[in-house]
Amino acid sequence: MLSKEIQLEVNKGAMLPLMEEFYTIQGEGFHTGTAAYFIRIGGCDVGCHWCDVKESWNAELHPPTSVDLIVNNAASSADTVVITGGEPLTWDMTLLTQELKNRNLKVHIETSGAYPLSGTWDWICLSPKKNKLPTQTVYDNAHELKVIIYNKHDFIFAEEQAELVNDKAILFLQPEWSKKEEMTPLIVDYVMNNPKWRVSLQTHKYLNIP
Ligand SMILES: C[S@@+](CC[C@H](N)C(=O)[O-])C[C@H]1O[C@@H](n2cnc3c(N)ncnc32)[C@H](O)[C@@H]1O
Ligand SMILES: Nc1nc2[nH]cc(C(=O)O)c2c(=O)[nH]1
Ligand code: SF4
Ligand SMILES: [Mg+2]
Repeated sequence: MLSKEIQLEVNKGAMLPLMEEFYTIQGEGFHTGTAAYFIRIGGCDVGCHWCDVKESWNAELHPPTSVDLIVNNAASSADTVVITGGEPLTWDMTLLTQELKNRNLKVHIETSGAYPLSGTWDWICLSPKKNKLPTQTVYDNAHELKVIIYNKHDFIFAEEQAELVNDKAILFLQPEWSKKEEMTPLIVDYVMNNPKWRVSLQTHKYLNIP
């Protein structure tokens, strides 16, 4: 249990459960191949059975860390920061993103959209999940829609989600990692037949980087 004082700071978004931070190459989606400092915030109740960071789910395992400290670490390494998790929109992102913007950093988010949008973002990557669908504010503001393909039904889900997202969003299909041998050829065919979609791969896993 957190003390009352720390819980209040977390509620304000002045402290956040920090799981890890690392400077790497964005592996997925529109900004694939570009350097970015990743900040992974713990806490997620969406429960994707194939999630590749299940250790992030329980926020209590990750120490509440002040936004000032998180921002200082980020500002010394990079010009673009990616906030991920866990599900970052579990928390109020207002203060974190304001402070990162004050340091002239570009601020991106990886989100399922399961909670309403908070914070100021240069790029919003929405990766919707069937078990907890995105909120309207995230559909309206997403710059990219990245749907994970685990089975054939996910192509239908992808089309449904494309109807709901704003019409400027760039559309990606990304194979679920454990099903990539089976699903990647289907994605390739699908994109050739439906060229409004693009292929996204988890390239950092091929590069053996975080
Ligand atoms: C770990 S999630 C964290 C951010 C947020 N909770 C979300 O789901 O967007 C980061 C990205 O990894 C994707 N992802 C997670 N597990 C994956 C897997 N096994 N294969 C492919 N993509 C995966 C998610 O869909 C999301 O786009
Ligand atoms: N290199 C790299 N790129 C990523 N893009 C999205 C990631 C995430 O876990 O949110 C991720 C990640 O974990 N590593
Ligand atoms: S929403 Fe993101 S962090 Fe949460 S379980 Fe799904 S993939 Fe993992
Ligand atoms: Mg990842």
